Amino acid sequence: MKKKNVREVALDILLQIEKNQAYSNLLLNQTIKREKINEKDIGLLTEIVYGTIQRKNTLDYYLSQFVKIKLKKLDDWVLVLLRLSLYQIIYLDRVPERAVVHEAVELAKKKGHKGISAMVNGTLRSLLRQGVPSFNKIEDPIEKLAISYSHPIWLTKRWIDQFGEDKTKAVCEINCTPPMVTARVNKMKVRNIDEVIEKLEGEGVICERGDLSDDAIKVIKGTLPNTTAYKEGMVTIQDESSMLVARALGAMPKMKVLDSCAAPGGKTTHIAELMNNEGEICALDLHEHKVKLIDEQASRLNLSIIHTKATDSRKANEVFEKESFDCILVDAPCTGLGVIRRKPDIKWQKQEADIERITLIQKDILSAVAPLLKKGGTIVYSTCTIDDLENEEVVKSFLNEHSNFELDETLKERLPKKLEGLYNKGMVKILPSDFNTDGFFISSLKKI
Ligand SMILES: C[S@@+](CC[C@H](N)C(=O)[O-])C[C@H]1O[C@@H](n2cnc3c(N)ncnc32)[C@H](O)[C@@H]1O
Repeated sequence: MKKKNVREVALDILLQIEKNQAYSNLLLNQTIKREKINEKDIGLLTEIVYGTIQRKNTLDYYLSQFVKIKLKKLDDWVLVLLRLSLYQIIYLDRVPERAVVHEAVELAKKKGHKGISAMVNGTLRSLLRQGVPSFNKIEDPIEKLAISYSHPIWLTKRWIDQFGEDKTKAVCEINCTPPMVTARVNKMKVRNIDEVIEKLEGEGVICERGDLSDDAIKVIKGTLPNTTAYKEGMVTIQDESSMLVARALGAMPKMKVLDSCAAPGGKTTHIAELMNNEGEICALDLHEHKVKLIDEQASRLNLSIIHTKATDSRKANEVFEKESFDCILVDAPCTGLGVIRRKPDIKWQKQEADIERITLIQKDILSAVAPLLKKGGTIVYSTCTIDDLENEEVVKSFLNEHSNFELDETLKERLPKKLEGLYNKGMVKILPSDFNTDGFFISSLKKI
């Protein structure tokens, strides 16, 4: 059978995401392996898939000005083909416009009939002739922001209510750009960050120091997992804001730590590094297969103090003794609304009800682990969502029900000075637009 070209593979992936709510990152990785996509094409495929999902709302607005029937009435594959072609025409300089139209028409012929390929040809050519339509026709300001920065209207409205219009615009704008690749340097193996930057350069990976976290390097060019520095455990891929969580916990060597939602182990392994691999970390996660990922990372990094267990943290009090941990991390399951850049399908798949639903689990986990903490110890509650309901409101509700806990304002002392101005007592929220990182929420709760 003839090998599919990049656009056809992109069309298949996007169609599956649209129809089956598949996760873009997982599907993309599986497809790259299965279709044996070569190195050169991986970049283009990734860019087309992520970019088309990111800009879906904007692309549909443009298309609706040229397609004579309602977009909803088009076959799914035709709409997806138009979107991905338009994405390339508008946002990708390196792909010639004519080639995009030609390939779209050929794909339409292959999958449909003459009428469809003529419609695809006509739509794309009209757009090329007349140029991209303006958003001025959209009267409602929230709708205008949502469409021009490609986010759902409900989410845009929710963020405007929570952060104001300027911050919402900045978040939506940065959410449409590709994320940085950053890595955490293992301070147990590397004394000076510049050493590892030099070593990586020798292996063809160009990096520079991170902007926010002292532990971070930014990858400017190259693929980190192929390097010996990575294989030898000198670096771990992690976002800069996510690196702040282990610092916030302040675990010291010889302590006993509980990481209640630990897979795939990014923060567990960071905590172990900061503890100099001395003490004990009990790392839990709901699923056996996910727990294995923590073990793999611990073994790559040579960390022996991490003990994993597949357990529902809501039942952690059946497994561990009361007041037996010095500190506890609850890096809770969340809607992921702070990592839309990495997983753009999140913004189209999540609904307002999902936010409310997940807060019940977040509150249950916090309440279940609270009795396991020693007096004077702290729980760090963190998420990679920026929504108030999953963050400040969960903390507020926890504190209302647990009078033996208070917000720990010493959190500031463990985090970079650059975060000054973002604190709300013992809580800090980082928007993706603040430092070009993932959006994150970190809070510290002290048992008194
Ligand atoms: C945000 S992720 C954790 C990321 C991890 N801390 C890291 O840094 O790599 C949340 C994790 O919580 C797990 N989870 C969800 N519900 C859980 C529960 N009731 N008990 C334990 N783990 C749970 C999920 O499987 C998921 O791996």
